[in-house]
Amino acid sequence: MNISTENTIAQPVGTTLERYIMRKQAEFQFATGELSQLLRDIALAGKIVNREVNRAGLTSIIGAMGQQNVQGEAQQKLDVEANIRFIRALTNGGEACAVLSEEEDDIIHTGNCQGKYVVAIDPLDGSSNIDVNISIGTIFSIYRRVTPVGEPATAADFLQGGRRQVAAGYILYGSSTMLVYTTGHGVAGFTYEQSLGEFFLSHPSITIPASGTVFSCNEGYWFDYPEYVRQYLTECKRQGQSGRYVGSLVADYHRNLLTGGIYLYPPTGKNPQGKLRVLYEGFPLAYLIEQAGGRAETGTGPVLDIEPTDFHQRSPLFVGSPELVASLLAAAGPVA
Ligand SMILES: O=P(O)(O)OC[C@H]1O[C@](O)(COP(=O)(O)O)[C@@H](O)[C@@H]1O
Ligand SMILES: [Mg+2]
Ligand SMILES: [Mg+2]
Repeated sequence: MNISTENTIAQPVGTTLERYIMRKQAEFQFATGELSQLLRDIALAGKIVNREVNRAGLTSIIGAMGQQNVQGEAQQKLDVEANIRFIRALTNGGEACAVLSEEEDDIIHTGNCQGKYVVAIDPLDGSSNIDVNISIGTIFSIYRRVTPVGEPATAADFLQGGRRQVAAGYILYGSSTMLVYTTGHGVAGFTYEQSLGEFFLSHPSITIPASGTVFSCNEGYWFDYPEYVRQYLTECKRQGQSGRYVGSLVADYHRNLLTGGIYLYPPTGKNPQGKLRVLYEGFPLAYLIEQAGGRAETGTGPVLDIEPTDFHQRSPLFVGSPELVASLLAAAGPVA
């Protein structure tokens, strides 16, 4: 995978997402437009979910479904709604032959067997914050399929490994709604203008500050954390750094991407492998942070070097400014 943080051709703030995608596609002579269309489909679903998020309180799409997902977690109505919307948009768009969702046990075959791409997705990240009006998000990861076009996708298409992603990003439904993604040539951010129903380029080339003064983790698990994590956090506090933890990975990640900082989800007693899922949280956010000049580690190696074997496998995640992640790893000592 071509990991380069320089943008190809800079585009002006205010460019529409559509114009940006078309110009980017034009830079690659062999591009045939399918990935461009796939990105449009994701943006469309993001607009629809944004509408549902903004009116959830009025349309009773809040609260729990009274059922669990494959993770054994209580599904929120908006989890299910977002899942339906993204799968529908990817099915109707025609470019994705299959989808792997946090909310589904197995691969969802879209019927687009001619589609060259597969998409792994966390339709609604930050589920515990849905009903209390705190920022939530969507995370996506795109691979070019390795199985023959015309045949159904298989697990192999999704278990290629993080460095085989061709695009990844997230949508943050916050004080403003943003789409942030990479296709391997830097990171761009788009802000949604509700009244026009359009994403506009607001952050042409995002790079994370090398260091920062923010750490994001759930200190409720303090006594579960490995000793090196406690040592690192104690030093952060000794330096007077700020603890900022929203409880929505996308929100904490996005703030740290712009201001500098580190997000930590270490192993805990409840989740000895960490809570976050590799295929639709760790890999896409690791790919994007490396494109922005940052680092994403598990504590025993780069997240992107994980060799996935299961759709919903989990791993610890330490992601953010490279100097902060390096300091954490120094506390960890030689790779276990
Ligand atoms: O409540 P905890 O254990 O601190 O976990 C919070 C983390 O879990 C998550 O909600 C997991 O994502 P989902 O909401 O998609 O399951 C992250 O967004 C968040 O950072
Ligand atoms: Mg999530
Ligand atoms: Mg989720």
